[in-house]
Amino acid sequence: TQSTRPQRLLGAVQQNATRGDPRSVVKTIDQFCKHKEWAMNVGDEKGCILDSVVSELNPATVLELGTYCGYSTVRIASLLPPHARLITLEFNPHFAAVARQIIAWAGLQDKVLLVEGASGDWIPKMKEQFGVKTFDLVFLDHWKDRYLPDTKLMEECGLLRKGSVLLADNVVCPGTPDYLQYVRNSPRYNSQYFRSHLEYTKAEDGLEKSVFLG
Ligand SMILES: C[C@H](C[C@H]1O[C@@H](n2cnc3c(N)ncnc32)[C@H](O)[C@@H]1O)NC(=O)c1cc(-c2ccc(F)cc2)cc(O)c1O
Ligand SMILES: [Mg+2]
Repeated sequence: TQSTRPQRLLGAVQQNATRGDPRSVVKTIDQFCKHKEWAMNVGDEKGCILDSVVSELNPATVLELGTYCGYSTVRIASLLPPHARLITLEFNPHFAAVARQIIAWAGLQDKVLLVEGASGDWIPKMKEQFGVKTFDLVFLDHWKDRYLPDTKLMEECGLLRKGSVLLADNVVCPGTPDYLQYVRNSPRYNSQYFRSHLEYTKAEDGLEKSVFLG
């Protein structure tokens, strides 16, 4: 049977990356996407911005919306302190299966809880199901028209506290206009745009970092 792109990406990791070495997993995926097949990982340029936000924040609890193959999951989890936890939501079972194997190859399975399902269903259950109080950092990288409704849902469910950081991928390409308008005009957020490029291309894209003010 034909393989899928995520399966080919997983194969490249298993053949070229060192088990237990997150940086080699990240490097292998970036090489694959630059030289073999483009894939919708946040990539190395935006990934460095992601790394700096995570390192500066030193978060104890992180939520990622849209795991895909786990590239940004590995980048974030590799920077977390020992007892910190990352919950990542992915509703495509095939992508989730590949991501689990890539996260395990990096040796980060103890820091990461990958939940299969839709953000809209799981966000209201975070407290009761996983004992989460609030998230220090949320990385939004799922369907672009879900960024705004899910942000409002997180506010309503009390999952954000004063100082929680939302970091959103693709705010220019494919674009999240309603989300940008909201976080940039709401008095409840301090928002900042980090200009960059769409992963593995010269097209403009960027990350929007928005601090919740409570
Ligand atoms: C949406 C995807 C990422 C993943 O998110 C999961 N997902 C979705 N909605 C939910 C939910 N509601 N709950 C849980 N998981 C969820 C899905 O299954 C994908 O695996 N990301 C993108 O589509 C994406 C696309 C591009 C892109 C840019 C230029 C082009 F010409 C073509 C594509 C770049 C990027 O950087 C992306 O991130
Ligand atoms: Mg993205």
